[in-house]
Amino acid sequence: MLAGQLGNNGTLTGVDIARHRLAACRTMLQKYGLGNSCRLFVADGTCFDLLPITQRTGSKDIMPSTNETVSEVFGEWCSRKTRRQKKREGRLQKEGDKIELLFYGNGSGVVGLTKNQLLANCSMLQRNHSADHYDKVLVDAECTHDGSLKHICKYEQWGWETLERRLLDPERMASITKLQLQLLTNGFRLLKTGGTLVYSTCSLTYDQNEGVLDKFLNLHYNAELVEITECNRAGWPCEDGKLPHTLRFNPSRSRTSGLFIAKIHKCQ
Ligand SMILES: C[S@@+](CC[C@H](N)C(=O)[O-])C[C@H]1O[C@@H](n2cnc3c(N)ncnc32)[C@H](O)[C@@H]1O
Repeated sequence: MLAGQLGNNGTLTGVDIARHRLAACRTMLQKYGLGNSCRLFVADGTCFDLLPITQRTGSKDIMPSTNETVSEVFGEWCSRKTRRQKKREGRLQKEGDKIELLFYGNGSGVVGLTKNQLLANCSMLQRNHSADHYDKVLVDAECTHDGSLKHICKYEQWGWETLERRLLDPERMASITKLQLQLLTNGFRLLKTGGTLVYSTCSLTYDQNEGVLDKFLNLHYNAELVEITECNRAGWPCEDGKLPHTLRFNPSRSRTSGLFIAKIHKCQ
């Protein structure tokens, strides 16, 4: 599916704050031979601001910094690293850096750039050239996982009071919905005009889904919920959410892990 979406020229950028989650993702990309045009960053999705690398933001437009040397150019990524490579990567990844490049394929646009060149396109985001933003963004947000029966079963071992603390505590709920709104807002900022964003969670609570979207839509006049046409075409086993065009997968009726999805179009 990913390969089909990327076609010949597309690239994919993955972001997660947890290194181990991205490392698992890297393993999957490599297992299915999909890594060539992908790059993965350990970073905070609420403020991540690297644009995709395109012809326009490639090495022609980004000036190398004068104190960078040829040895600081990203070479071909490989899992087994020599001591020299590790040392070089240590130099590239300085203490306190907020963004760590965990993986990049040969066709991801990273090879041949220096780190400064790679990071330079953040400033372009500020200048708001919408055409250079992402065509599609998926915000698969952190949530309480209450729709996932497999996850709920883990509380047999963890203790049901842990479920109460994690799921029913108002402070925890407020902080998670705040995080979801921030992830959604930043994902939308990175999206080009005319592009689409999918917001999903594996929670079935109103607050983490329609509640977050409601707040988001009130703040973004240029965001519009749109129909997920694949649903009718493929006969997905889901039900309507409480906002137009949103979908809910009830675990018992759909025989899937519980899921909420919404598709948002970025208008002019
Ligand atoms: C539902 S999971 C996404 C799973 C992912 N789509 C996958 O298939 O592996 C939510 C993810 O959000 C990540 N996360 C939590 N807070 C974050 C933040 N501030 N920035 C980026 N990622 C964050 C968590 O580490 C977790 O992996």
